[in-house]
Amino acid sequence: MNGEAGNFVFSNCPSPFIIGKSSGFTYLKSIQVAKNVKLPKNTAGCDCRGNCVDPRKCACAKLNGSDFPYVHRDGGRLIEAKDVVFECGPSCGCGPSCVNRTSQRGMKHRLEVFRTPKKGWAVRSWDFIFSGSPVCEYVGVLKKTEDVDTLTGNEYIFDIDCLQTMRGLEGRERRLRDVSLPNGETIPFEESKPDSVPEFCIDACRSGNVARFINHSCTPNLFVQCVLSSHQDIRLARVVLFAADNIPPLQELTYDYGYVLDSVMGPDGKIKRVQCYCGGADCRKRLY
Ligand SMILES: C[S@@+](CC[C@H](N)C(=O)[O-])C[C@H]1O[C@@H](n2cnc3c(N)ncnc32)[C@H](O)[C@@H]1O
Repeated sequence: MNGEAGNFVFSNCPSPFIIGKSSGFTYLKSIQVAKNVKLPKNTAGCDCRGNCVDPRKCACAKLNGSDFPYVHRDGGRLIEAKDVVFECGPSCGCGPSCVNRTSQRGMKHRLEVFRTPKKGWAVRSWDFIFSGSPVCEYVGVLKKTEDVDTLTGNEYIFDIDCLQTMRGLEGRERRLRDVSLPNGETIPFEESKPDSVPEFCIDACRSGNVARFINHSCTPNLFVQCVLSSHQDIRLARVVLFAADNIPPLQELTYDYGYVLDSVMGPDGKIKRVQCYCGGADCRKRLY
């Protein structure tokens, strides 16, 4: 990379392509939790058996507005982007094939990491992806944001900011209203302004999965969906990327990183600017 790839520079993150123990990179199937982060206890689930079918009876469906967020078609598709999707979890009575566990069944598309001329590595699928299908979870080490060293150029940090994700839906589904949580608590929209730094993040620098290679686009074909399955703390939600459209094989997979322009500072305290090479007709020209 080093200049050759536009504005993409090597960070201190190890290369996952060096095979062997010394590579310093670990492939993960599920999220790892840093020692000083405590996940909330599993919340009580639904008492359905087998598959959840009746949204009036299923306690998890009730959290989703008394409906199931997914349909069974094509291996499970999310009907529409939501503030948060409440899936069935470890305390639920239903089984693994329950439609309300759609994002928990692992990756079902054959994803390939490939090289781009200006953006470093990127990801595409060999298989057709139906709109609403889960593509992959952003996996890495769940950390406190304050514990992340931002000076080493780590480009694989995903801030868990479900409130911002809800707001950032912009054209797709902007919600200028208070955000309701299942415990009856309401977060006023004003309080959920993007200026506050999210408390937790997922660091995929040294351990992660293919999601760390997915680039930004101003006209993305994936979207970020916050998912809760074992607890109801949105600060620690799972981050799952879903298809925003039908995606033909070999089209690059991208999502909107959602940076507010001029919001990223370099180690010198000056605003950092990075050019966007997504190539979209409505490109904002800068990543941040
Ligand atoms: C999470 S990584 C994505 C994978 C990365 N391309 C790689 O080679 O590992 C994020 C970094 O990729 C680059 N990148 C992602 N999307 C880009 C875009 N639309 N234009 C320019 N660079 C991009 C930027 O350097 C960004 O900091």
